[in-house]
Amino acid sequence: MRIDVITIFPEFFDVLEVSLLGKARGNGLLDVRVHNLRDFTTDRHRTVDDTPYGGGAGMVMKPEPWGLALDAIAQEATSEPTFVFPSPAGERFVQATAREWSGLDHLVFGCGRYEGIDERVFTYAASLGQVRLASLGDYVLNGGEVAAMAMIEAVGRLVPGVVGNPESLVEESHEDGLLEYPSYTKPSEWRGLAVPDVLLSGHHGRVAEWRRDQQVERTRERRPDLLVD
Ligand SMILES: OB(O)c1ccc2cc[nH]c2c1
Repeated sequence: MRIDVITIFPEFFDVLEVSLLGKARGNGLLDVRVHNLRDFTTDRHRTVDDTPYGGGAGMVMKPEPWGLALDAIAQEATSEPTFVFPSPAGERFVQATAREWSGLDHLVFGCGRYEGIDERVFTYAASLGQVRLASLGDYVLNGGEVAAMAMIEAVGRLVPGVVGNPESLVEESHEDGLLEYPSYTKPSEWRGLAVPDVLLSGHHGRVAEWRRDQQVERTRERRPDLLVD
């Protein structure tokens, strides 16, 4: 999978050089390229924003640099990209979204700042590929970078080969519509707190039943919204 990121803070994504995603980049499973939007400006001040038409507080990101950046990526793309713009006005990004996107060949994340990106950029991007505006949740960040990083990690880890043991991706929160069961490791007692006996029983059927019950109980308690049809 190829992932491009367009941002005015390219250094923000240096962290993608380390850990699991860094290893996946090293072995060619992920091809991550970060682009500085200011490199697509044409003025000496490398301006990316301007005042909003219709008035209002703050600044809006100019369409011109975005158009040149999207063109540069689209021109060298080997398959139709999906353009993802993190946005508080976007669809909810959930595990199913991550699973869907992990099957794509080319994702391009466009990270907005200020009050957002000129709307015409999304229209233009739709002439180059699929466009998705996506939000992590019902809160507002200062820009798209944090959301893009989270989405890149959630998607990248599902790309076959990135996570060593694919089994570990199965029993995770949200994979089966429920929150994951509690996990324990040695010692069996720690500061007066014991591991549930069933987990020490060696009875795999009972362990599986207990874990499922825990998933349903936790989901009912913490995320009842996941239980409605
Ligand atoms: O909360 B967010 O996901 C988000 C995304 C993009 C921009 C651009 C300016 N504020 C933003 C917030």
